[in-house]
Amino acid sequence: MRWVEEVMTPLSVCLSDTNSCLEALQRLSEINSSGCPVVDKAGELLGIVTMKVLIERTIHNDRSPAEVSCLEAVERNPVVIKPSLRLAEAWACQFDLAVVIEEDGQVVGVLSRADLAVALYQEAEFQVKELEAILNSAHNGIVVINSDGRITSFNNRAVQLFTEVSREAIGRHVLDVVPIGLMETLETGKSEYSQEFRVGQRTYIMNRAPVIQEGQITGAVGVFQDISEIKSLSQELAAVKELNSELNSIIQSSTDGLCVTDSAGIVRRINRIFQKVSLGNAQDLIGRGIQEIEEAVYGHPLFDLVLQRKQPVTIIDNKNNRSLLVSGNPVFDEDGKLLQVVINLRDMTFLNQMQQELIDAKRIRENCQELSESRDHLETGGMIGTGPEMIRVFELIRRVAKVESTVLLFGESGVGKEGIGKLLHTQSNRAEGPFIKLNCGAIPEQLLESELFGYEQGAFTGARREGKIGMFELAHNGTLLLDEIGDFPLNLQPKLLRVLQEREIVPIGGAMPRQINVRILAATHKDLEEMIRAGQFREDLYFRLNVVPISIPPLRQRHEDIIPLLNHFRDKFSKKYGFKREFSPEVIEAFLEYDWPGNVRELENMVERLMVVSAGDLIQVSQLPISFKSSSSKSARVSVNSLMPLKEAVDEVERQLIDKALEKFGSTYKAAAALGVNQSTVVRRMARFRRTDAESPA
Ligand SMILES: Nc1ncnc2c1ncn2[C@@H]1O[C@H](COP(=O)(O)OP(=O)(O)OP(=O)(O)O)[C@@H](O)[C@H]1O
Repeated sequence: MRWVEEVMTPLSVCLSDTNSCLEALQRLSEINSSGCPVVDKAGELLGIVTMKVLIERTIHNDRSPAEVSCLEAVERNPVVIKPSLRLAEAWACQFDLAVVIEEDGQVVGVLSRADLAVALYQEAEFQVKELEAILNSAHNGIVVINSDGRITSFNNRAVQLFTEVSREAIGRHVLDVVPIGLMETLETGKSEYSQEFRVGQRTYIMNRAPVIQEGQITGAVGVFQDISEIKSLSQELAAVKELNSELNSIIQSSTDGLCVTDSAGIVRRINRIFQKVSLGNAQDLIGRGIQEIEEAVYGHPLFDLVLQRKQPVTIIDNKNNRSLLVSGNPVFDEDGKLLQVVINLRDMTFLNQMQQELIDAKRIRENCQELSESRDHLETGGMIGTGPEMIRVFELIRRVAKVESTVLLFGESGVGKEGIGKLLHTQSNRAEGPFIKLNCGAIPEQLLESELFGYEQGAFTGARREGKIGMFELAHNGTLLLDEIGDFPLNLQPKLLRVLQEREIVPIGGAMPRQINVRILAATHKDLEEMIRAGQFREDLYFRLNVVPISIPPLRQRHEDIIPLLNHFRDKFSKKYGFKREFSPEVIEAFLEYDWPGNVRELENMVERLMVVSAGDLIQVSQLPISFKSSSSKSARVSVNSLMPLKEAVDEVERQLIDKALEKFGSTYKAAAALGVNQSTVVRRMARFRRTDAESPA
């Protein structure tokens, strides 16, 4: 902005009323001005003389200009302006030549309208340049149109943003250049802000405003900005924010304590669990050094260790009845520079307790199981029986044990009569008393009487001097099992009957009966009724003994017991011999198929034998005795079950025939005779089969 004093023609001296027109003309040409103020002697402004008026007066005057006073050419009341007036204000005053006078009335210069116009033009030009510079230096694109819609301004940024538009935009219609809605602004005259629009791949935001002059819309301005980057940045920011909040939720929802530090160990993030364990709140902890927190919480310089080792470090801190598992994990950038350390803290106290409780519970369960197993064992006294037959026997024993009745146990040899008898004793009220078994068949008749009843001093020649207490007395308050009762001598049977009836005995050579409190059990594998018929056993004794008959089925009738018995004896002998052996499925199958004429005793002996003689840990079918194999085959038929080379099949048939013959006749001679070959052939073949068995893989 400029002022009058900058553009006026300054005057140090004015014309005075004494000056002639000639002098005035000279002065004007000296100061190169079109006019000059005239003052009186007191310095008061009289008016103004201009070149034009001076020339006119000179031309139309007969007198010489030197004789004509300049007062004759003075224009009175000239326009007076102040030097501090703005040019635009001066322009508003109507003058061709104005006198410039200071506040104090001193004339300081003149200003012609032409000079004023030139100055104003220069000022306008400067302002245009200034505006242009401003527009071009603006970060935003600016487009200005006139009332016709033609572009009057299109700044550099606009050119950059609309690269396809050149500078030639100026003068073109805005719709041909940038369709940014300026024509609407022209029509409505309304300003609009933050309008988004897209051109190609880019997004812009724009403010539009009308240009209004003297109430008329004379144009419109659009200022716009490319927000594509901002938009993608803000989208990225939103994604980052979302990620951040997701991360926060993850960190906060972790059941472990989590703390993230920067590479200097300053806490940047921390979750509630970590805060709880650290007894602090996030505000206090964030920004603090992890070392002091570590000192207070778990007392180990974990962060420093991670820094030293540059790898995860885990420590366990057990103190104050608390167990903390803390691990520090370094996080590196692509260049291997440490960025963060993530510290994970798990309070193991509860877990350890749980684990301990679990171990305790397991131990208790195992104990209970052991207890219940040993109770079951106790209830059957180590006797195995899972099938209905044996369960019935066990139940009967349980009931009979509570009473004093005599029990007669029937069953083939080796079925477990003695074991059952003992079980009865242990379940009875006499369990604390003695259990005595006497095998009646194994003791000669003469001895049996003294064994059973005892004898007094010197009762017979050869008797011990002090006498002998018999089994009945030895079994006092307990149980006496008379095994093999079928072999009990007929002539002693009345004496036994008496004992059963009277519950007293008279030792050999004694006179006085002695009271006995013994529960009598008897066992036999013989058919006593048949013996009674044959006169070998007394019927009355039989009835006395057979108060409660209990029959124990042979093993071949209770297949379901075979595997439990096999396992029972395997465990028993494993313990006895200190090694562990298993039976192959084929052996178990053979056991199941076998008839077990010797019952449980035979099975027990077989298991012991196989376990002792077997070289490997797995007992194979090849280790079974030949007789066992042949008799265990379901059908006694000689057969070959699968396709095999003829020679092998012939060998197999030969082997089966020899086995069968040996089993049937018991000697190689008889077998050879039955098979129609020499005995030496049978022996040779047997030797060959044994070799083959030994060579075949176990
Ligand atoms: N059910 C069973 N559970 C475990 N072992 C058994 C069972 N039955 C029999 N035994 C065992 O088999 C062997 C023979 O049993 P036990 O002597 O009781 O038979 P037994 O019928 O009395 O024979 P015997 O008539 O020849 O006297 C013993 O070692 C015994 O422990």
